[in-house]
Amino acid sequence: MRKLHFDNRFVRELPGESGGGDVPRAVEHAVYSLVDPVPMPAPTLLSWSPEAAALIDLDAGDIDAAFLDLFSGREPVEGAQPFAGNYGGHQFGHWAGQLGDGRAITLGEVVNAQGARWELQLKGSGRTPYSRGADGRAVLRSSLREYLCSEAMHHLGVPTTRALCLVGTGEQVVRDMFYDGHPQAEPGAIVCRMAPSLLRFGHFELPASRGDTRLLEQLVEFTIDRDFPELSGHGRARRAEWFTEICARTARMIAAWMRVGFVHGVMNTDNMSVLGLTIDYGPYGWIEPYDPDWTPNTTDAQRRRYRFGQQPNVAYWNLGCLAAALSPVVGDDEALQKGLQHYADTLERESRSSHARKLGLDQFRDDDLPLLQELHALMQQAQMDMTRTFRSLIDIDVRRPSMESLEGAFYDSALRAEYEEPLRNWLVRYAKRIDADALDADTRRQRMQAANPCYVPRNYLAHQAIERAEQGDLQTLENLLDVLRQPYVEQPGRDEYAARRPDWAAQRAGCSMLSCSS
Ligand SMILES: Nc1ncnc2c1ncn2[C@@H]1O[C@H](COP(=O)(O)OP(=O)(O)OP(=O)(O)O)[C@@H](O)[C@H]1O
Ligand SMILES: [Mg+2]
Repeated sequence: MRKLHFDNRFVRELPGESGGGDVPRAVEHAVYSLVDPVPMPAPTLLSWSPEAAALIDLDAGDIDAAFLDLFSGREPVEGAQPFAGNYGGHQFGHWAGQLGDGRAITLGEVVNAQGARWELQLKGSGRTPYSRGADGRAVLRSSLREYLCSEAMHHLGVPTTRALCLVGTGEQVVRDMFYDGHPQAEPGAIVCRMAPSLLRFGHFELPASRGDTRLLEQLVEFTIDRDFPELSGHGRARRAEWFTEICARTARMIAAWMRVGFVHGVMNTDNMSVLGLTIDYGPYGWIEPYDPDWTPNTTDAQRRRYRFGQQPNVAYWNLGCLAAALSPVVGDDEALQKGLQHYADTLERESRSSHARKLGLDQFRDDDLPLLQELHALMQQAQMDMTRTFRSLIDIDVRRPSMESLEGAFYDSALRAEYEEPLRNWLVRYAKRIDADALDADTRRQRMQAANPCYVPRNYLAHQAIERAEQGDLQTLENLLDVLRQPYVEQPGRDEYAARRPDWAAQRAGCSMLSCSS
C-alpha cells in the first residue's frame, strides 16, 4: 500500500488528553482523547470501495496486507494519531451529557494529491474512554449495513459520510438484538468511514453545556478555518454565517432523504454532522409501502420521534439545540434565529425542486400541492411502494393514462382494487397537468429518471447480503453494491433488485424492524 499523507490538524491545533487507557471518565477541557485501536485476532478484508479509495488516491494495487493492518487497527501507521472524539448529545429529546466516540477511533486526516482532506475513522475497533460499560465493538450485520448504505447514498446523490472498507475482526461479539434477553454471539466487523470532517452538533453542545466557552470558541474557530474556508468575514459575524451554512446544508440533506425515502432512525444531535452529511447508519431503513409514520427503529416504536415524515421537523429541532449551544460565542441570537429561518426556507426550496423533478414538472407551483398531497395519501392508503410508484410515473402515457404502469407498485391486491378509482382519477389529473407543462417529453423523462431511483438498498436486500456474508459468501454484497452504483439507470437482467419487498420480509427482524443493538 502506498504511503498516505497525514496532516492531523484536529489533534495538532486543539486541546486533547492522553493516558488513562479506556477507563471511562469525564473528559473536560479537551475535544479528544488519544487512544489506539485494539488489535483484532484474525482480521480479513471483506469488501472495499474503489470509489472511496480513489478519494485518498488508493486503487486496487494498494489493497494488500498493509492496507488490512491499517484498517483493522492492527498496525500503527506512520503519520496517524488515533483518537476518540469527545461529544455530547440530545438523545430522543433529552440532554444525555458526555457521550463521545465509544467505539469509533479516528486514525487521522489524510490529504490527497488534490489537497482535499479526508478524516479516516474506524467504527467498531475497540474500547475508548467514552465506551462507558460497552465493548467498543460492532457486529458484521451493523457494519455491513453502514458500509453498504454509505456508498449507496453517495451514488444516490445524498450528502453522506463515505465508507472505505469492511473488515471482519475474527472475533465474536455478543449482542441481544432486541433487548429481550436473548443474547447471541455474532461475528465482529469494522467499517472505515471517511468524511472531510466527522464533527457533530454534539461536539459543540458538550463544551457549551459545561460553560466552557473558551473551548467552544476554539473549536468553532478551528472548524470554520479548516472545514469552511469559503466563509468570509471574521469573528462573531463569521460564526453566525457558519451556522446559517450548517442550516442550509442540513436542509439539503433532509430534502434528499425525503426524495429517496430514507429514514435515518436515530436523529439524535450526536448523529448530526455539521457538514450536513448523513452520519451513523444504525437502525435506518427505506420506505417501501409509503408511510410517513414509519420508523424502522424498534427502540423508537412507541413515540416514533424519528419517523419518516417527522425528519424535517427533527432536523429543525436539532439545529435549535446547536443554535443554543453556539449562542455564547455568536452573541447574536437574532442572527441564529435567521439561520434557523434559512433552514426552513432552504428546505422549502429544495423540497419544491425535488417534487418538481420527481413529478416531471418544470416548476412546482402552489396549486400543484393538492396533486402531490393526494398522491401521498393514495400511496399510503393503498400501501404502494414509494420507489416503484414514482419510477412508474415516468411511463405514464399522457394521452391515455392507465393503471397499467403502476401494477408493480402494489403490495395488496384488495387495496389495489379498493383504490383503483381514485388512482385512475388522480392519473387523469396528473396527465392533464403534465400535458400543460412547459417541459417536453424527453426532458421530463430525463428529469424524472434522475430524481426517482430505480434501485435503493431495500432493507431486505441488505438483510440477504448480511445472511450470506455471515456464511462467508460476500458475492451477494458485491452484486448489490454494483447495482447501487447506478441507482437511476435501469440495468437489464437486474429486475429483482428493483422488485417490491417480498412477503416473507414484511415482519422479519432486520428487514422491517431494527434496533439500536449493533
Ligand atoms: N458497542 C459500543 N461500545 C462502546 N460505545 C458504544 C457502543 N455502541 C454505541 N456506543 C456509544 O453510544 C453512543 C450512542 O451510540 P449511537 O448508536 O448513536 O452511535 P454509534 O452507532 O456507536 O456510532 P456513530 O454515531 O459513531 O456512528 C455513542 O457515544 C457511541 O459511541
Ligand atoms: Mg451515533
